[in-house]
Amino acid sequence: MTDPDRIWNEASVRLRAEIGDGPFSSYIAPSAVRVDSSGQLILVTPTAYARDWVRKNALRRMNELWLGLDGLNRRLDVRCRAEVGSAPPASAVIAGNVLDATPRLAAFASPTVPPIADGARAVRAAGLQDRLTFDSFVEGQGNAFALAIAKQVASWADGHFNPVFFCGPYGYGKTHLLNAIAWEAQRLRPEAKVVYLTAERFLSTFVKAMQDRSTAAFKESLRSADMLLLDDVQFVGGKTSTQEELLSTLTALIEDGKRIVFSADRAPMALTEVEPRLRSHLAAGLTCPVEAGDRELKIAVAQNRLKALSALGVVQGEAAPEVLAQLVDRTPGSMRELEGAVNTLAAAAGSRLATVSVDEASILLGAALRGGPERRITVDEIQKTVADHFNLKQADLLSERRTRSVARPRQMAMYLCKQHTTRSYPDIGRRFGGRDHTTVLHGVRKIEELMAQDDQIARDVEALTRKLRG
Ligand SMILES: Nc1ncnc2c1ncn2[C@@H]1O[C@H](COP(=O)(O)OP(=O)(O)OP(=O)(O)O)[C@@H](O)[C@H]1O
Repeated sequence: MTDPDRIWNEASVRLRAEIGDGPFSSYIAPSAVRVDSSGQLILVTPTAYARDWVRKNALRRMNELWLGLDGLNRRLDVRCRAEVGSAPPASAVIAGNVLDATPRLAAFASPTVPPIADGARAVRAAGLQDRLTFDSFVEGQGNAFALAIAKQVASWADGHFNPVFFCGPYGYGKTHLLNAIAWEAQRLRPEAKVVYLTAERFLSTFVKAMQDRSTAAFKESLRSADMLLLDDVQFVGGKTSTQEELLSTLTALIEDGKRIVFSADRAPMALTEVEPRLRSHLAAGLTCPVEAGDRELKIAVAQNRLKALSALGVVQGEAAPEVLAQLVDRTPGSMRELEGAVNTLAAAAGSRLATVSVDEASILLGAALRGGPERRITVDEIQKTVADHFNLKQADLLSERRTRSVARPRQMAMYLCKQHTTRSYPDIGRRFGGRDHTTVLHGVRKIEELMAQDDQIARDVEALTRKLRG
């Protein structure tokens, strides 16, 4: 595929599923892709703030998606409208919001999910990623058991545990396994209704269904599933009504002999914000750990990714073993970070991959290999910095006060916690006077939305970020 229009459509659909509707509609939908006179692809954002947001939060992933779809090894850069002059010519522009013309791809954005006759499309509709299959999953120490169980679940084999619960640290393949199960299960039984969704989407769709008084349709759309896969279930913690809904869905599906698969960052019994009754249901089947990969597995994953990019024509040849080893040793973090570094190397080396030396790889990878974790920022530090910035007391941020002068800084502090710490929404809620995680989710989305529209908010967040980074 080389047509930027089609690539952008495809990449944006996936990006929307990954980053969520809020950030997507604030930053990506109002932007447009343009090809400049030298053939460079540029995403043009409406404001400088949106440009910085995209650069920090989405550009790398957009380039990964683009690389996977484009046969021409092109990279996407991002500029704001003021930098590129007036609106780009229509013929060269692919508007981000053309996506609105493809609502079927956002099945769970609507509480009244229509029954989808075509099974394969039903899976696709729920935001699965094409490349996350069993074929692209590398087996190694730490994930072999999980992989074997995942394959059993996907085969619809009788007599197995239900639900199956995959747990483990962030970025080591839980979502990959759930996607792979969904694809394989659907391939084996095209007529079955396989439903995959993230718990965050479950939650937001359910809340919207309650507001629209359309919970019956929502329930029906879930209860008619033959297999339900719910990713990142830790996010349902906190909200009682959502947990009750999940519990009754779970019970109904199990009673009907339907398959259920969950993933979370912890084992079910460690999900302390989940109500005990739901927790024990989650733990009633099989809990299956997906552990952090060792060096050998990481090297194999990097190799595998380069092979996939080679099949797409993005690179030619194989990287030298010492280049791969250096890439793995100097990329801190999970497989996710590793994949980012591999993509950067692939994009920079292209057809010269086989001849790249260790020194050259270091230069090509630049910032990606600079390594070393950033200074850790704590929730407490964020609360103190934000309170200080707005002449408030830290206790005000934790209090029940709802006046705008306190509520907005509180939301900003929550947003900064999500950006700069690895804490989950329920965790952040607890640190803000025991608030529910949906309040945190709402606060974070509100700030994201406001930053794209209100320069003062954007400047405050920027100033606070600078202070926190020191
Ligand atoms: N064993 C593996 N083989 C191939 N790719 C892998 C493997 N483990 C992880 N990856 C890749 O690493 C990236 C992160 O994995 P994934 O999104 O599945 O992590 P996760 O455990 O679900 O993280 P989170 O808890 O944040 O949702 C994905 O692109 C995935 O394809």
